[in-house]
Amino acid sequence: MKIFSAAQLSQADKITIEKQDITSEALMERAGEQVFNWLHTHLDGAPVTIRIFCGIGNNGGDGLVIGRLLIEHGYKVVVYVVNFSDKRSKNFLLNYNKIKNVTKDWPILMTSQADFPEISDEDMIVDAIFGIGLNRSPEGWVRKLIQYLNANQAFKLSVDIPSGLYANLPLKDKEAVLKADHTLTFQTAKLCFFLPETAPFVSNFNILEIGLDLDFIKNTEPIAQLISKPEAQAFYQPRNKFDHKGTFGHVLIVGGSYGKIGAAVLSTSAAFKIGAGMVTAFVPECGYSILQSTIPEAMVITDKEEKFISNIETDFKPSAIAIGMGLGKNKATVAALKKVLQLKDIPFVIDADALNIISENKSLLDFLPSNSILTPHPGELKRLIGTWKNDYDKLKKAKKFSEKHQVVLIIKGAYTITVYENKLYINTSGNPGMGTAGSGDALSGVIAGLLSQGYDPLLASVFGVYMHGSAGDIATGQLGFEAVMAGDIVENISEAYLELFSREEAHEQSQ
Ligand SMILES: NC(=O)C1=CN([C@@H]2O[C@H](COP(=O)(O)OP(=O)(O)OC[C@H]3O[C@@H](n4cnc5c(N)ncnc54)[C@H](O)[C@@H]3O)[C@@H](O)[C@H]2O)[C@@H](O)CC1
Ligand SMILES: [K+]
Repeated sequence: MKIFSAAQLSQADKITIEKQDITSEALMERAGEQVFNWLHTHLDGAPVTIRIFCGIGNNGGDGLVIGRLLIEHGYKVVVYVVNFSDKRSKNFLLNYNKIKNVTKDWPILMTSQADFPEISDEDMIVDAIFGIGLNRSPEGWVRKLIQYLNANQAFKLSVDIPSGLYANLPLKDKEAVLKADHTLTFQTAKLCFFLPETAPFVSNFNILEIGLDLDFIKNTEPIAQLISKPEAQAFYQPRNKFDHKGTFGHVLIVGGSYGKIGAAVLSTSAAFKIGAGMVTAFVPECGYSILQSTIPEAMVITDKEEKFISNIETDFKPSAIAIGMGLGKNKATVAALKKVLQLKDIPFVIDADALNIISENKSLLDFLPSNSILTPHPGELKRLIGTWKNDYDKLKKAKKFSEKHQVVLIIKGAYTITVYENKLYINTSGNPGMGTAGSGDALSGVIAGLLSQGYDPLLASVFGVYMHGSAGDIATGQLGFEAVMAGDIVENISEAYLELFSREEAHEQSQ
């Protein structure tokens, strides 16, 4: 699914109005109706007091539509106008009059802190103060109102976006954002929903279709792509009857050092589970029996050194190499990394200590084969691209890095973001149970296993991240967040594949 900027969305609104020959008021009615339907389905007539706080722009206009529809359906509703300015939008005013026709009374006008209402913990707050038209941080009594609502225990539902957040610009005042319990957003999710500094204000969200122009959606380059199950299904490359293990390639996992051989074990088994034909682990001498006894399917080559890797040589040409997991940073290992990066025509996944070595020896960046995949967590990323002022600055720097070095950058996190040149792919699978040692090693193995099966580097990254997250979701479903270990993620890669297929069958059946 595409993620559009605030500017693109308002352009989509205009084009929709023109092409569908409807008024902007009708589009607002559609949006408000969608929120009402969601609420009506969930509340099912419950006698809860719903307090709707409306700004004076179109987000406020949505709030007025929602209020009117709820009142017409017998809900107990109190509508407030957060009257921070006299510049009310046209559609706000139209709906302001319409709601009065229903209630026979004007909504409650708020103009200062003195107007803050008593709110009970059992009430529901609908936040329609600011939408994606926010152009500066809320100030004065409106900022205080947001804090007042945040301090309240009542359930908070934000319309389109939590008030105070910009759809795709950095947040300036963290104290002036409504902390929603749920957000109902129109047509597409907003970029701020997925970034670490702003996502906590959004909590859960649903996307409500409001029928924006399909041609615009189809033909407009988005600011990011959201990767969920339908996208992952489309990425999957089916096998053919006459394929054999040679078709699925031979992965070389290079990693492990004394005390960290498990990292190589996890990557190796993940590469197998995602479907590599053969996997060879290149480890220090001390890893030999560990690998052979834990993964009998794997082949093992050992370095001449007992505890670290000093020279990587194989008697075959790997179809993909993942390097860095548990590798350590011995001086000899640095030289070995430099040498192996000079191998031609082999796709690389570069992880963990290999990334740290590169950060400490920036000249190695020149040796990165183009289209290599780098998988840093935030700490490793900082060492690689420098510090950032905010999430957007981070993405800007990551794009620049990807373009300059011609690499795929996978920024690991709650919503892992794959950066390729100036494009962003935001993953939606995965959960906090995956914050466990070795989880990243599993990801490197997964991506290398996909590369070896012929997925191109971008696809292997985006699909691999999704599958890794999906396996983690299944593991968490079985074990609970706390008990998940990286091995459980690897174990459930098979389930992740099956789930992808089962959805596909269900989809076919429903057609
Ligand atoms: N344009 C359309 O046709 C549709 C718009 N929709 C709604 O419209 C919203 C966008 O509406 P608007 O563009 O009117 O903007 P908003 O309703 O987000 O409101 C902001 C209004 O307040 C002013 N403002 C911005 N920041 C401020 C601040 N910090 N302090 C005081 N005033 C501030 C702005 O000038 C603007 O008038 C969307 O989020 C969505 O909820 C939906 O009704 C769907 C259709
Ligand atoms: K809002």
